[in-house]
Amino acid sequence: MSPIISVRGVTRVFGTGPAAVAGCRDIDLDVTAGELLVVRGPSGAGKTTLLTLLGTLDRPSLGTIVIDGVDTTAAPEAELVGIRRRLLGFVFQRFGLLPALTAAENVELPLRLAGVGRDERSARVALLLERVGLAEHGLQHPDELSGGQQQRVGIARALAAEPRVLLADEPTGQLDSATASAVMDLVVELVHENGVAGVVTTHDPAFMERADRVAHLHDGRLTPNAPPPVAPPSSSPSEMKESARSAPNTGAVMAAAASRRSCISEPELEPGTEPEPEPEPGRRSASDRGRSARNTQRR
Ligand SMILES: Nc1ncnc2c1ncn2[C@@H]1O[C@H](COP(=O)(O)OP(=O)(O)OP(=O)(O)O)[C@@H](O)[C@H]1O
Repeated sequence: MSPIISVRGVTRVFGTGPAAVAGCRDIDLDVTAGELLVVRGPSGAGKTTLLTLLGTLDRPSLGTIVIDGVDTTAAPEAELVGIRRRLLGFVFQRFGLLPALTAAENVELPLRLAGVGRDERSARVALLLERVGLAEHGLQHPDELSGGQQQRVGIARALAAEPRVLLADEPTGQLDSATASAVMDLVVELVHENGVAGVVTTHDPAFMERADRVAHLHDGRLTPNAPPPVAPPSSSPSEMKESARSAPNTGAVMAAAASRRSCISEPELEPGTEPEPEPEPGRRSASDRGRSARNTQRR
């Protein structure tokens, strides 16, 4: 199957001369439809840089990124807004919902931007809210919803315009472990069901266990033979919560990077030298996928 996302020789260098910093280097990466790729790596490894490039919110210094057959690195800036609306769905660590809008209106917004008619919008919003387990919550505002519910709204919104790619930067970073687990299962299910190419950055080993493939970034490079993720069986929910609280706010970094480059604003719903081979794919079996689906708990 040909990949939806194809990254070749991508390097992003910030600054010039002695102050230059490589956010990511020599990245080669493919993600196919219906596949969930989790990008892991320590703070500063380049996860947000890579996701921001995939989201067309920044351009690489070198290399190409082709999404659904479109070379996004060659597209003029004016086309990128259309590419983002048509091809990409974003999920943010801090949910990124518009507080003045209800859950249903937040989900509806990308459909409005895409020019979808009112009746179809209503029908699709109802289906999406039902799919994420929030059929009864459409009229509530974000501050009336729990963190997990808000992230479900964020996921429904990201999928509203039927994107080819779902990009999520630390989507469970603000959630307690039980809620994070339910949100992870939802992301996995939706990626598989909708046939989108999913790319998720995370520090959470539990998300890595649910991935079809894990890419390990270190110092901006994808490293081969990454060690397997270590599950935290002894972590109590409060420990997990604490670790989520202390996790770096990559969503904010991404949004800040985006706004620094004056590409996009949140209401637009789009969030900032030797090549090494991509890590060996460690695809999960159908039975593993089934287990994830069975474990799903809707809130
Ligand atoms: N706009 C920028 N200007 C200069 N340097 C940057 C910029 N964005 C990222 N960097 C640098 O690029 C490297 C990778 O940063 P990035 O934010 O992508 O890492 P990360 O893996 O997402 O980290 P975290 O998990 O802490 O969010 C870091 O050295 C960072 O300082």
